[in-house]
Amino acid sequence: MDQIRIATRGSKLALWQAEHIKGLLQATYPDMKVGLVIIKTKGDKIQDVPLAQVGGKGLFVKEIEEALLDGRADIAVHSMKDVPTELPEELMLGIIPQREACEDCLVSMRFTGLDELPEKATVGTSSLRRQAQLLNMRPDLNIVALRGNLDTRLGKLERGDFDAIVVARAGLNRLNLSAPCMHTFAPDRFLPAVAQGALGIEFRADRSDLASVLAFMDDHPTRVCVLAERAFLFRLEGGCQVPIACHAVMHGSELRITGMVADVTGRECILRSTTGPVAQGEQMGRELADVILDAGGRRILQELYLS
Ligand SMILES: NCc1[nH]cc(CCC(=O)O)c1CC(=O)O
Repeated sequence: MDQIRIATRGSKLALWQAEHIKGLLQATYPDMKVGLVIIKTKGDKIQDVPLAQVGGKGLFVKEIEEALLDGRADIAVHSMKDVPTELPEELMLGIIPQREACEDCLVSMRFTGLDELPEKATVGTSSLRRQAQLLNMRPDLNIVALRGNLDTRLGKLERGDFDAIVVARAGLNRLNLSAPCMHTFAPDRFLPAVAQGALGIEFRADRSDLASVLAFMDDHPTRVCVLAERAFLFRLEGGCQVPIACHAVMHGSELRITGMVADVTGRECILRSTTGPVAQGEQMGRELADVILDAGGRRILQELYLS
């Protein structure tokens, strides 16, 4: 193989991620030509409408996948968090590189943590998962919608629209963004989204040539954790607009998975954990989802889908 075309969105974060993979490829195969194919998705064009109204699940991914299916590109680099649990049959997430930072981060111009925020402080996030966990710990907070790219969100914080915002630590790290106060939540105190901080490389299932060329980038522990988290989400049929969280950690031959379903007010957060052998990760993810459904998660999700 002498060239690889990488399909990516045009946002700074997406471009960083695609360039990162391009760099890894070129370091390993100095003679290979690696190019980026930038796709402008509907989700990038519509920034001010709630995601659920413009098509919700997989909004950023579908148009990238079309470029793989019609041969405009060979591989796509995604934030795994944004990739729906069901893929088109012809495609696969063939490579999952090492996850860097999975955590969420409270970012503020003045306040160093959640406990330091004043009564009724305004916190920006459009994630129902973040909203539920924030309100669970601090029911007084005023949660305000905040969409857009990471630098746009930080710009609004700097402008004084919010006392704090919550964003993914991985995004801040990748774009080298910072603010005066940044508190990174421990994942067991503030549960990340499924696959947060992980990248996924998608390509056509019939491209075994790509699978072997890219194999050096695959990270087994990350793959185990991300697949278990996605199995949890799949069982809950969760889109990106549902307060669902899951985080898995591998310790030797053991996997520990923690999952959560919450209501949007944060009054009810149903949190459960399980531990078992690495080889059963996906089954454990599904079973953990069932435990949470039976413990009240089913009722919460039904109420949410009806509203
Ligand atoms: N929802 C958008 C999105 N998709 C991936 C990341 C961050 C990087 C990652 O989690 O891999 C973000 C930003 C955020 O959640 O603050």
